[in-house]
Amino acid sequence: MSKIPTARIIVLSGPSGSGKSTLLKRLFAEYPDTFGFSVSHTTRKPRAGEMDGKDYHFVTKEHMMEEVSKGKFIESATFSGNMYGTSIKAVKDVVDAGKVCMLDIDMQGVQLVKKTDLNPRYVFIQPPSLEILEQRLRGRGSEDEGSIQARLSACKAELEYAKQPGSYDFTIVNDDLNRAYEDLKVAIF
Ligand SMILES: Nc1ncnc2c1ncn2[C@@H]1O[C@H](COP(=O)(O)OP(=O)(O)OP(=O)(O)O)[C@@H](O)[C@H]1O
Repeated sequence: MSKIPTARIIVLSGPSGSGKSTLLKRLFAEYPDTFGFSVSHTTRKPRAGEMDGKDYHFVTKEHMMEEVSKGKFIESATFSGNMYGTSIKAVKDVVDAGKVCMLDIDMQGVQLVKKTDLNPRYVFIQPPSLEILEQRLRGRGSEDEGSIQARLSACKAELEYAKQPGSYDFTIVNDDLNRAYEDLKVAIF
């Protein structure tokens, strides 16, 4: 069944391990044609088979730094010497193509989006508790000890921010996955 979301841009945020990817996977499986992701910019060289404008917008460091300084990016970061980021235009392009743009970003990203004219719906995915979050991060098996501790400590700041009035339009506690998924659909549609 096709359904039209009530917002054109949806920001999904929440601590690492709270279940954003798990919920998004379900949503895309159920509604394969509704949502799109923005194409990020990067200053790294394209790998074999990667297409400019599809996998990434491949740009020079000079160009990207200039665009970032002009406020044209929602978020940007440097990983192993290369810049990566999401431009405001890349998000608008998804909407212009008739899709709902889904942004999976952290708390800093949320604060930056609020400074733009994108006017998305903000949804926070909250873990049931720090203990359960820790269990899930360990269960995922993707992180070493240092990375787990860093994520747990970042989670505290994320929870504090989410408690502030006006930070998010919806908060979904991801305890039971099926219920959380139903709540997500209520938040979006
Ligand atoms: N409701 C749930 N009950 C039990 N396990 C869950 C639930 N939701 C997610 N998980 C599990 O918790 C782990 C973390 O979930 P997921 O990878 O979706 O988090 P994330 O928010 O996308 O994290 P990151 O920001 O690091 O990408 C995964 O192993 C996932 O299978």
